Amino acid sequence: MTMHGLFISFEGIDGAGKSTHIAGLANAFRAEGRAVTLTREPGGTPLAEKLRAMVLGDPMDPLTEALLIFAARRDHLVNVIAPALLRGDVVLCDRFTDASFAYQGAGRGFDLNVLSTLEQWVQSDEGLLGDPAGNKPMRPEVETVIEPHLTVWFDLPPEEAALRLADARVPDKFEAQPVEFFRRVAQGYADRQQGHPERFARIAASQTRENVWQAVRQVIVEKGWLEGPACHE
Ligand SMILES: Nc1ncnc2c1ncn2[C@@H]1O[C@H](COP(=O)(O)OP(=O)(O)O)[C@@H](O)[C@H]1O
Ligand SMILES: Cc1cn([C@H]2C[C@H](O)[C@@H](COP(=O)(O)OP(=O)(O)O)O2)c(=O)[nH]c1=O
Repeated sequence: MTMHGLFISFEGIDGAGKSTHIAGLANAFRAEGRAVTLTREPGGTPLAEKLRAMVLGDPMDPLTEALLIFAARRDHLVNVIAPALLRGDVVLCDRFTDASFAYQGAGRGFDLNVLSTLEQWVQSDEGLLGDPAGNKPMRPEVETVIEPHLTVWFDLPPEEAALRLADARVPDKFEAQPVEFFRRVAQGYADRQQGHPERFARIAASQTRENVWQAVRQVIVEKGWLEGPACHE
């Protein structure tokens, strides 16, 4: 049994414009007959959503925060992402592990080596590859670490993101951080892209919504994953 679905994550600092385009992309895939699982991190399962509320609402030390986020990620992988990939769905995930490296690592200064270890443990496919009836786990020859096939990174200067968010919503724990925090987070994403150039697609997110949408769609079309004419929603 292989995971023959498509796993795409969306990243960027708060206010970069991710959420604006994820639903449009889901519609574009559905219009071409693909089943889509639309999900987000932290969250995506009842347990992970509870952990999300704690992480975004309560002050805590960086290790506690990282452990809760990766615990939520494991639950999400086990219960939503891996089953969807096994079914052959397109999984569109609003943030994944790159956000942990950008926010906890670069933003909060948490140890990147510990994050790498958590990434290896939590995203191991061990225990995730069940048979179709969900019975005994079938072990592959070589254990692999599940990660997105593509990460669409909305790159926007922190000052512009702050202007966009000023009136848009009540800030959560991270959104309330000063612009210097988001400069570090943005650098964290840039570093992550350098480490994984084949997986990352950078989108210049300062453009108009329509141009950003065309750029996002173009990336997916170039991968050969979407064909149809451009249309939003
Ligand atoms: N290209 C754009 N230009 C100007 N404003 C935008 C653009 N894209 C999104 N916005 C607005 O910026 C705010 C943040 O967008 P959102 O998609 O919620 O960002 P994110 O999900 O990355 O935090 C929203 O008010 C949204 O309407
Ligand atoms: C996935 C993830 C998110 N986050 C943060 C980034 C965001 O500020 C917050 C929630 O992300 P997001 O869902 O993008 O928030 P919203 O829907 O309000 O735009 O969680 C981390 O700090 N680490 C992580 O690993």
